[in-house]
Amino acid sequence: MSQDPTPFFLLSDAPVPAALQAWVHSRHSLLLPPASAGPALQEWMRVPELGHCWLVDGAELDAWRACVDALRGAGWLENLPWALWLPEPGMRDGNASLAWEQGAVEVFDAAQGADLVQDIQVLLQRLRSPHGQAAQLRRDRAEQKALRASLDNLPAPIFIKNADGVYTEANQSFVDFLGLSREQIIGKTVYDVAPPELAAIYADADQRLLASGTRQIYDTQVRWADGSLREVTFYKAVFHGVDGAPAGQAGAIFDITERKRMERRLRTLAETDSLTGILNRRSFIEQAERRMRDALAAQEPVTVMLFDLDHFKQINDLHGHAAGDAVLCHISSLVGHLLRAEDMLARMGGDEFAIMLHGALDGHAVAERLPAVVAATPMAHPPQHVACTISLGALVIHPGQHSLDSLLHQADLALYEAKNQGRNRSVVRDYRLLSPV
Ligand SMILES: Nc1nc2c(ncn2[C@@H]2O[C@H](COP(=O)(O)OP(=O)(O)OP(=O)(O)O)[C@@H](O)[C@H]2O)c(=O)[nH]1
Repeated sequence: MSQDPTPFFLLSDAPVPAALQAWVHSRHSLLLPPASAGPALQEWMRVPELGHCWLVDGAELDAWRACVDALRGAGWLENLPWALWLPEPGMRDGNASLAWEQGAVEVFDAAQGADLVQDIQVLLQRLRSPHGQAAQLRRDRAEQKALRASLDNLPAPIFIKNADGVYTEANQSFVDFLGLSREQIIGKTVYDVAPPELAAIYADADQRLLASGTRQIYDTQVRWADGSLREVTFYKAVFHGVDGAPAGQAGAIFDITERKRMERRLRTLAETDSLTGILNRRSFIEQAERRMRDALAAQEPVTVMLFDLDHFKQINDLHGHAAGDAVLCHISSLVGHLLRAEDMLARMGGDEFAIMLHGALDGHAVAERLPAVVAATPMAHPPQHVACTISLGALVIHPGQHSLDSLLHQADLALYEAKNQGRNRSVVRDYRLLSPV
């Protein structure tokens, strides 16, 4: 066996250019058909001077993967810069990206023809240079490995795509997110990893991002490979090549499902009366202001009502505070069922409730009806029933400039008039009559 400092071996059963064959032999290196790769490789691995360049046939992916595994198993890959020769044009991109991923020093293209021999010689010289480019390459590779390990430890899916939208990097979380292997992602585009209709949207967004040369941050929903639908924030940023042109984009996906759930829960808690589950005073005021503005801008009247239980204190005193609570729930549920989904019902505090609904006629009808329905529907409280009545003040508001505050005040006055008139009744006022604008 030769002691040439730079032997290498070439795996190929594709046609090898005659010039390359001659050159391989002149370097006392081997030409190995993939079928014999296993034993031949073992033979070669006994040669301590096995050099700097390893060439394989891109068409024989499985064979060279087996070789890579064997070299890695023997601890050789760490110290052995190697190269990939790609004689199959159709396989070039996929194999090249795999070769780079495995740490290839160079990827040659058979289409280079006669120049190939020269290119390989240049590579071998470079690797043998006194400045130890091979050592530098090893350091670079170690850094790459550390970077990959760090990325893989991050819980957020992270990816890098080149300017053509081809994935060049994907951490473990991104692999898990898509439910594909890294080989099924690297070297592929979004059309290979997402359903066609979504892929087109993503590709379009990528193009716009690249054209803008900036960054995008947006919230959306995505389905994880495990089937769960998650709310996420996408962070994508364009990076530029040495020529200053956009060279690709790096992206990270942050799962914000839990935060959104907490936000919704807090919002519900902040907007809801904890006893009855209906709107509380604060959210009634907020939403009613908005609804009133919209209705009046559309030249539609709205009706605001305030009602409160008659002699509620006696119910508490007679049946206990818990029964009083149950009565408040009973009333809110009873009244809620009499209203339409778009009407608003709120507990303003204590035993006082508010309603807002669109229209004057509906408002009159509901206001007239509520006291009778409540009086006729006592709450079951075994072994007896607890009856109660309400007094209600209602105000029909016509288009004009009114503040909700002053309207609630007017409704309050109407409510107290209902109490003064003997309770269990409604007093309905037409605000236009009270205060023309
Ligand atoms: N059970 C229960 N009682 C409450 C709650 N909030 C307020 N109350 C009671 O509701 C009663 C309200 O009484 P008032 O509105 O002053 O008077 P009323 O007895 O209803 O008499 P009128 O309104 O004049 O008909 C008070 O006794 C409060 O203690 C609550 O959350 N649960």
